[in-house]
Amino acid sequence: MIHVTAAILRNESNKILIARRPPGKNLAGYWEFPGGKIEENESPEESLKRELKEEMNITVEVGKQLGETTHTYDTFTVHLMLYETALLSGDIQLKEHDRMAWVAAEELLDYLMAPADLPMIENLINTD
Ligand SMILES: Nc1nc2c([nH]c(=O)n2[C@H]2C[C@H](O)[C@@H](COP(=O)(O)OP(=O)(O)OP(=O)(O)O)O2)c(=O)[nH]1
Ligand SMILES: [Mg+2]
Repeated sequence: MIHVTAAILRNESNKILIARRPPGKNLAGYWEFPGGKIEENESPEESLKRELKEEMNITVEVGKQLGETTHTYDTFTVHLMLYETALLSGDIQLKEHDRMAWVAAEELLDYLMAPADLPMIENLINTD
């Protein structure tokens, strides 16, 4: 089981940032909320802050948890925790994805989102 944090980062139009996993990674071609695996001795909040710096070169503040889910893929199980975040500084640079998009909650399902995310997306749509 891997523990993963992921960010809901909204722009001034209330659109949500998603990014596409590049060729060569597992789940290549799937869109996701930026984030990654929690490392040893790291809180979820610290992990997410670190991941957004590494993956997008931005500094964020991590707010409240918006949901969590557990999903079993063919070869691993992921425990995914979604957090509200706010941009503190930086311009987004894609370091580990091949595309990004700002998307309204109700349009997230038009993208090929990682299967683990689908229950949380339903929640986002219903609470938006
Ligand atoms: N970040 C993120 N990962 C997700 C989402 N949905 C989902 O199934 N995952 C899966 C994909 C990966 O198998 C795993 C996250 O691992 P990752 O590859 O992003 O890990 P990482 O950023 O620490 O990168 P790496 O150093 O392991 O390459 O969780 C999501 O919405 N966001
Ligand atoms: Mg990642």
